[in-house]
Amino acid sequence: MLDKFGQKGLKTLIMTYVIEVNIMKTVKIADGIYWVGVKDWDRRIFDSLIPLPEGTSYNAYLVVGEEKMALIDTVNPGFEEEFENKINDVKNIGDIDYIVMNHAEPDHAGAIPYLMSKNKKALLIATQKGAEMAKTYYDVPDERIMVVKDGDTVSLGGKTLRFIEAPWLHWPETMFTYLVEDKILFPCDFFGAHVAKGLYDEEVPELLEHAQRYFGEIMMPFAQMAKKALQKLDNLEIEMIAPSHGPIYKLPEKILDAYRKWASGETQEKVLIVYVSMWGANDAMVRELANLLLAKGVEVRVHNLVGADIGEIAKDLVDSRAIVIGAPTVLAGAHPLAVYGAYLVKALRPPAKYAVILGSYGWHGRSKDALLQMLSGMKIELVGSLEVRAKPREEDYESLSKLADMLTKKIREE
Ligand SMILES: Cc1cc2nc3c(=O)[nH]c(=O)nc-3n(C[C@H](O)[C@H](O)[C@H](O)COP(=O)(O)O)c2cc1C
Repeated sequence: MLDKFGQKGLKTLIMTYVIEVNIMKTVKIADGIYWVGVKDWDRRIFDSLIPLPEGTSYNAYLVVGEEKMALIDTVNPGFEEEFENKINDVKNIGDIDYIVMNHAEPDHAGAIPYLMSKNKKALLIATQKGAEMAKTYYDVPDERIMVVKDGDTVSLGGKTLRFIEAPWLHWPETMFTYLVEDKILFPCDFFGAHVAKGLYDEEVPELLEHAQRYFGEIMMPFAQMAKKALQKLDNLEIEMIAPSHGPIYKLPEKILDAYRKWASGETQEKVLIVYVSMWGANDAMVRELANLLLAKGVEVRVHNLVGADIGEIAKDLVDSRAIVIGAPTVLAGAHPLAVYGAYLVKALRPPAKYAVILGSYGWHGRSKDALLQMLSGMKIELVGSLEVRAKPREEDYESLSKLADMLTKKIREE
């Protein structure tokens, strides 16, 4: 038996070991190019909204030229010292000449004030809009900002940074940085994935699933801008994609192909069902409809909004051709969780073409109309709806069967 002191000692030993294995060291990803990012293994929520079941990483890269040195992006606040140590492992933080801010969101730019307090000479490189944001978010003075436009280059000596404006991915100021000689693209959030493990794509076999989830959460509302950015990339030779979240792609074609598909709104014969039920009516309807669709060979995903992972909903929205929303009437409107779900579905601007609304009520049906109103303005065809009192009856099951037929026909007409 361990005494009190012994237990404490053992705990400290284990903690030290866990901390040590969790802190990944600086990694050289190509000649003169270093990953100096950090892993946030424990983060479980992003933007106070998006669950992160597998944590995330904030990737930053140090590019050392023959004459100058640039840092591409920084890290989330709270990791400044680890970040500084990583940079200092390669070169002195005070010797950095440029800090490239591809995106102003604090998970990539939040360490800028710290960096600039430790380094008195580096210029911050950003787009015009990025410069405004650097001033408002991080109080960066004008004289330390260098504004770049699409196609501008900065030579570090044997290494040339080329800037590619890629606005609205997913903020107005976003841009990509391309390292000409090494053919490496640093696109910040674009092509990102919230997953802490792995430095390279080959280490995370299910990486495209994380990437699809990330696309759904962050990029899908800006699919048109994503398409434009992808067109710009068509003219580039890319040997490696080094995003700001998740592993680096040594095989960029995989993620480029996936993004081309997702950004163009290519969908599958797939139905996403999101619903909530208090006393089983919607639950019964959803089960019936899901079984009917499955029996017809349609891919179905069901998410009960009680405890649903909205990241998974976002992921399924990326390639579902139809959406079904089901909710009971509560206090003369749709159940609040369905209001939340419908709001998210609309805000994420999925490419789905068809919708079905299911609802229930005790004395005066309102959920169906409330949901219809919420989804108005979406480019989506309502294939049908069904609202039942208290519970579905025989005729309602017949209606569900017809709805399943109609929905299947529609999604197969494509
Ligand atoms: C808290 C609460 C509020 C409700 N408010 C309404 C209402 O405003 N109007 C109505 O017609 N039914 C109302 N109902 C009844 C439900 O809509 C009805 O029982 C419905 O069949 C439940 O569907 P479910 O089994 O899928 O939960 C309410 C039920 C609860 C529990």
